[in-house]
Amino acid sequence: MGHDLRRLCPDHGAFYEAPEFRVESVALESKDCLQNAIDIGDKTYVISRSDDPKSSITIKILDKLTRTWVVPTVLGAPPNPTSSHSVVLVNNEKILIIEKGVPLKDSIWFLEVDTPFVKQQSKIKGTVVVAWSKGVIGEGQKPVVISGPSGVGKGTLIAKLMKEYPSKFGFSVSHTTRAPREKEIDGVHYHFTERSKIEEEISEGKFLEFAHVHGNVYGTSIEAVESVTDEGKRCILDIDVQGARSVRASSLEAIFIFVCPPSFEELEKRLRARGTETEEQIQKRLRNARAELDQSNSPGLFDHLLVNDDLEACYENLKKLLSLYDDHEDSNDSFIKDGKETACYSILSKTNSEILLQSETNEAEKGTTNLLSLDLSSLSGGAPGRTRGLKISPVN
Ligand SMILES: Nc1ncnc2c1ncn2[C@@H]1O[C@H](COP(=O)(O)OP(=O)(O)OP(=O)(O)O)[C@@H](O)[C@H]1O
Ligand SMILES: Nc1nc2c(ncn2[C@@H]2O[C@H](COP(=O)(O)O)[C@@H](O)[C@H]2O)c(=O)[nH]1
Repeated sequence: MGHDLRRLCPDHGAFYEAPEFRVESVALESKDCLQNAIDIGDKTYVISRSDDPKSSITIKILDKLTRTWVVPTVLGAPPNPTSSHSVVLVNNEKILIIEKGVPLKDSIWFLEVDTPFVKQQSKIKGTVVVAWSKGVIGEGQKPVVISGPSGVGKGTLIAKLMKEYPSKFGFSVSHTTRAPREKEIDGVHYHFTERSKIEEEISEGKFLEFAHVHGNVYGTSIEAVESVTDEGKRCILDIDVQGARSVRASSLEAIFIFVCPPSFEELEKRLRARGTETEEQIQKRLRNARAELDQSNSPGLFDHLLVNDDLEACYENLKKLLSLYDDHEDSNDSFIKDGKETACYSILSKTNSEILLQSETNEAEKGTTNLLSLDLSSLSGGAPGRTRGLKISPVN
């Protein structure tokens, strides 16, 4: 099939008519750019990269009915620049991209073009939206959301957990517009930021959730959660009830724990004894605490309630709860998970839920396999976070 690149690529000049694609993905190479075109209904998604190793992927959409090009709003972090990739359409709603020349575990990406998240974001923004999501082999461990009124002891419990299991748990460092307290370190306890900056980043889709809490904006960036998960640690989020609700409604599967005080009087005592807030701020936090305690029983919101009366007893209960959710690794995937060697696989064939990848290098020499099966039947999550549940296995 002959494709006139000048017709397709807006960078190459004028176009006269929409190209007709009869296959799902067409790779088009010119001297200075690699492009793939994927047809979905009336639209052709053109994924391009130049051969400058520092430049990243660009996306353009051709509306075949109106014969016009649309440059979409692209949400999420794209793959790091590489020289080439291989693409295929999955379920008419996302494009799978296999990056070449990076470790296999970092090579699997999805460009969501018609998922519920993308549709919702398009409505909010009033523009055409596409979104990147990195593919993750296996499920990873579910993040843990810890909520509860200010002063109940969430931070104290989390600090104990981090101290005892530094390589198992990682803290999601939130952004906040509130001023730092005396011993708080930027980037460790919070990312301290300006209201205009966080609002801009929220509108760019960089946040998993955000809320106005006690007169300030607080939010969890997607990066805050995913950087912990990428290190192979279980992510702990310390967020208010509004934030917990937003995460519940998102594509991130997590465990939700609400920490209660033994009494309201004890909560007030702890908040005052901490000595970090003015009287006015204490009053505001106590008012909000009543509302948060009321919501702790909202159906389907929290999986567990923990009472923090005696600190050591509560900490032991928290540890017991978390061990309930100790995930076991899928041994089938382990040969790939930790590999640092770069891989060069291209897409060989596709069925509804399985994709065959073929190595472009001689894997037999390295003692690995030339053919891999990528099983997409149990995908979970997706933009704005990672797409989990990929299974990968050698084909004998
Ligand atoms: N079980 C407990 N008994 C007595 N004091 C406690 C207990 N747990 C925590 N504290 C103390 O209560 C105060 C508030 O705890 P912490 O700062 O951990 O609360 P928090 O829930 O993280 O609050 P915020 O939401 O405002 O960040 C601290 O001074 C802490 O040492
Ligand atoms: N929705 C979110 N709430 C958050 C986040 N980070 C912290 N919090 C909650 O704010 C209050 C106050 O915290 P403080 O440090 O000022 O005492 C507390 O309930 C936290 O759980 C966030 O990213 N999102």
